[in-house]
Amino acid sequence: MSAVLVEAPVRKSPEIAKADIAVVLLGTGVVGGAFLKLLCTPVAKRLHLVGAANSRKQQTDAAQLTARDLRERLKREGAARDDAALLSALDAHHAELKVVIDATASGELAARHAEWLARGYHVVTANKSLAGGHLAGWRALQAARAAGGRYGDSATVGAGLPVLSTLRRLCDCGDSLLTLEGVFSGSLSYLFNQYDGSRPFSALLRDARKLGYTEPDPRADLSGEDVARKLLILARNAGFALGTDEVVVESLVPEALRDLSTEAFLDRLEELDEPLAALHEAARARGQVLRFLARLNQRGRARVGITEVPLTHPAARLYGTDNQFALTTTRYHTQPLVIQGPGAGPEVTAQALLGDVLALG
Ligand SMILES: NC(=O)C1=CN([C@@H]2O[C@H](COP(=O)(O)OP(=O)(O)OC[C@H]3O[C@@H](n4cnc5c(N)ncnc54)[C@H](OP(=O)(O)O)[C@@H]3O)[C@@H](O)[C@H]2O)C=CC1
Ligand SMILES: N[C@@H](CC=O)C(=O)O
Repeated sequence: MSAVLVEAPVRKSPEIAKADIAVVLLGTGVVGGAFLKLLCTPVAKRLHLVGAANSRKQQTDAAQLTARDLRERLKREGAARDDAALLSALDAHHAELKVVIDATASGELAARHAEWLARGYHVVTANKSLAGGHLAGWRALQAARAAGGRYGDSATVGAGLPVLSTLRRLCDCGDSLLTLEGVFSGSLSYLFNQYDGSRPFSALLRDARKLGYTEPDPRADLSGEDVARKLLILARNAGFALGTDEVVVESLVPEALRDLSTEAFLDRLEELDEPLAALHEAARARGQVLRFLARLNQRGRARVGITEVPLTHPAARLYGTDNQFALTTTRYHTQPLVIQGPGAGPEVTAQALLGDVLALG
């Protein structure tokens, strides 16, 4: 029997017209760039881009904002960075919902999320620095949310895999997280799923960077910092008030490469090769493979780092950028609830941002 192609079911729009949404986009890199592409698709027709910025320039001119080469233009023209002017552009728009989208890795911008929420803007973010940073920032964020601010954070864990939404739903039903374990980094998953010693680790890292999987500075991935942030976001959402100093983090970045500029670090990636080859060889000799795992135990002890696992371990059977989140809860206690799938990349992450924006109303 031959396969029959069917058309996607037509979703009936509800009677009530959905609200227009005015949007400011901070960050036009890998994720921000993919989001700009999604803005041109029919599902985004009620979104109105009123401002966009990179680290140095910004644009609020309507004609410029619709230019296909907006990202390139922003690199050479536009006004100097000024958050106040971007917020004014949101204020001036007729849309009922006004959203700041943070597609940067800037700690400085993340530190403003709670203030923006308190001022009545919604925030949708791929930036994990606030929710996964210092506990004081997390608490300020919870206070702003409790006061009515809506915070779209799906992209911060698993690049939009339904992890945070699932965890919150379980908790809303009175379930409690007991333990959490898995592979929370798309780039480290990509690296260790492929690394068999035949190509230098540094070459694979260069590939991961080109594909848009790594953080702007890949040391944020290799140091375990990005994984620790995701672990903190999940743990805090489940009620564990963990501080950043309560996660044991095992870094893969040698001492000599820790204090360099990003550019200087990228020039010296080959220095990662020898230590990683030695770890790989030692694991191989024991019939094991390397995986960068995150773990939270029942007593709230958290650790992220490189671990040797047997070939039968669930984390040994991942592909590409797969993330894996195994949640043991009061009700999922015999077998964990496992969420798995691609955990990095421009399209999936931008889609997570779009989904959070559309969910605002
Ligand atoms: N890549 C991925 O797969 C995923 C990424 N994320 C998160 O998304 C965020 C962005 O990642 P990615 O797109 O890969 O990174 P990129 O380095 O590609 O892009 C970062 C962008 O942020 C801009 N930027 C930095 N500081 C500021 C600032 N103060 N104001 C405005 N813009 C600023 C940069 O400007 P300039 O161009 O001038 O440097 C650049 O355009 C990170 O927080 C990351 O953790 C989350 C899930 C998955
Ligand atoms: N650099 C991150 C991107 C998503 O958060 C990762 O590798 O997982």
